[in-house]
Amino acid sequence: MKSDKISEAVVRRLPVYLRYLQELYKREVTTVSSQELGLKLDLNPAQIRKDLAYFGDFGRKGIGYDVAYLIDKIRQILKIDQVINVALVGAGNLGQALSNYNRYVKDNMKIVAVFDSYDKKIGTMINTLTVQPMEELQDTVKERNIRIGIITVPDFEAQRVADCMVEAGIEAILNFAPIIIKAPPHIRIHTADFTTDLLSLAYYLESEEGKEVTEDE
Ligand SMILES: NC(=O)c1ccc[n+]([C@@H]2O[C@H](COP(=O)([O-])OP(=O)(O)OC[C@H]3O[C@@H](n4cnc5c(N)ncnc54)[C@H](O)[C@@H]3O)[C@@H](O)[C@H]2O)c1
Repeated sequence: MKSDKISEAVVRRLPVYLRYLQELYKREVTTVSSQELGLKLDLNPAQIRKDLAYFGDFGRKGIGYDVAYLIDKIRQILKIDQVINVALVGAGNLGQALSNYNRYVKDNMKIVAVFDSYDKKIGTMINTLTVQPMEELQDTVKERNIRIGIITVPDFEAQRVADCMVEAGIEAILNFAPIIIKAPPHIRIHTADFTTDLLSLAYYLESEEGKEVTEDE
């Protein structure tokens, strides 16, 4: 690998490559070209070659990339060749849906603990996980070597939860609450926001005036 510092754009594209490569692997496809990857993922093949060449010479001219090898390499680069335990805080609508989904396991990432502050939620089960009180966060993070935290609490509680996560030793946070979380610089924070995606999508809708009205309307 040329450097430990990879641009964020590349880091964000790698999981996209990985997902498609895993699909190919399942279909027993053994090689893939950058053209095919580009077509399928709506990316420029030259960009893909550049992204992947950054980590070494994986492709072979005229043959393309070895799917299984590339999967292994990307998993290594993303550090998901090892198991990474995840904790989720906020066992509400979204938290339960994410915990139930928990298919990240095939990528070696798994929600292994769920926490909530509401006493009626504590002790209830989500799939195989028992919702734990916040007081147990610190010890559980240490005992289970949890490195990533997911926040699915209301916005006004999110910063407090993030602080608890940082104090417990969590290294990276995926925040679903619609606020900007502050944390020390060594803590990586990604914010997932489907509502802003939805809002910006509205811009692309045809305006009501421009829409053709049919006879029955
Ligand atoms: N990013 C997205 O795409 C997206 C989509 C939907 C919801 N959200 C956000 O996700 C969050 C959760 O939404 P929801 O609909 O699941 O809410 P919810 O009210 O159903 O669940 C929130 C849960 O957090 C718990 N909680 C509150 N304060 C806590 C604290 N200090 N410590 C631990 N647990 C605490 C509550 O007891 C509850 O179980 C909200 O901030 C919402 O805006 C984001």
